[in-house]
Amino acid sequence: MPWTSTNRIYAKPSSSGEGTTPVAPQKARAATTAAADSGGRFELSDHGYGKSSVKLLHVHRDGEFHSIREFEVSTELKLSSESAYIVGDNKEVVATDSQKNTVYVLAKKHGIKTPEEFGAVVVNHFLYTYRQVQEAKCHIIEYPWERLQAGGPHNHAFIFSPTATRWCEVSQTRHEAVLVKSGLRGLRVLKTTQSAFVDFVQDEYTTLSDAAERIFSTVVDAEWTYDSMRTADFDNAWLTVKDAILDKFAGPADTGIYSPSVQHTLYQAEKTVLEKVSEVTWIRMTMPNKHYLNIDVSKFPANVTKGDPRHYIYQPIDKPAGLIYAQLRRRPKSHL
Ligand SMILES: O=c1[nH]c(=O)c2[nH]c(=O)[nH]c2[nH]1
Repeated sequence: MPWTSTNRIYAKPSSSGEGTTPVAPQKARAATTAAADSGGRFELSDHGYGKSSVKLLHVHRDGEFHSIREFEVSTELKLSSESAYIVGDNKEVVATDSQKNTVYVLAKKHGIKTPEEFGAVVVNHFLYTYRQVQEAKCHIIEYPWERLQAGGPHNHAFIFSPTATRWCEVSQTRHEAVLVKSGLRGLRVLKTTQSAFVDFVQDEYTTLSDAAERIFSTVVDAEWTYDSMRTADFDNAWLTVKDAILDKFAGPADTGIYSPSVQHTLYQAEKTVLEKVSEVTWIRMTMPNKHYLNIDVSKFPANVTKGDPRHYIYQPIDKPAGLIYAQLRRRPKSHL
């Protein structure tokens, strides 16, 4: 049966059935470890292995009308056995080459509706095909292709539009629900007015003046998780986050929206996401304050700089940048 988000993505696996045979008991693992390290001086405190950046293009041909999505998929497995590390026994190792093949095979078999749902297909496959897999993770980056507009939407041509990169990470531990985290990276924006920063601490360390008017530029990173008991419309959620960030940064086309600080603009965007997408449990955003400094032209002789008063010149500063972040979550419902 083909995978669909509605029938399986958040299905908590039952403790009986395919692939749920109990894993090697702790004692047996400890014995193997002890044999390889007779002094018992060390223990593996973490391990995992997988294939990184398996690139694939998914083309869906619906008659003349074709759709594409391009991805970079990374897989990671954590085995219940430590033998491959401790004693060099590969019996339980699902080769990273096989993990790569699995990504291609599952994409061919199920298609890719959204990266989040495909990630769930991948982690489910590893957990329920190999009983030695204790935990599976799948990280997916999507390349930002958009349908080309040629008077109207083109049937089969696309344009690379790197406004922001979409990614997700799907993970599942045996007998637990699928966890889905999604993200947006590198959304770079700038506005030339409607931004201020005033009334901050003034003391012997302060040289910055109040700015009632300044350039505001940032490169937004955001990540958020979904309530694991509910199925979300992942494409719609991602677009809603992107739109909320742009809306709270830019505001209406003619008047804009006032920003008293990066902090407040960031909070407004996060609040909008939690209001609009009920399946999102929390969202974390980072907004570096990419500084553009006023050039003090008063230092030059007036006759040198005199010209059209509509020209303003700023100095873009690469580093340092202010680093501003916040995570907003829903308060637990009160039982009163
Ligand atoms: O929006 C801002 N928040 C700050 O905390 C800060 N600090 C600073 O130097 N400039 C700014 N701008």
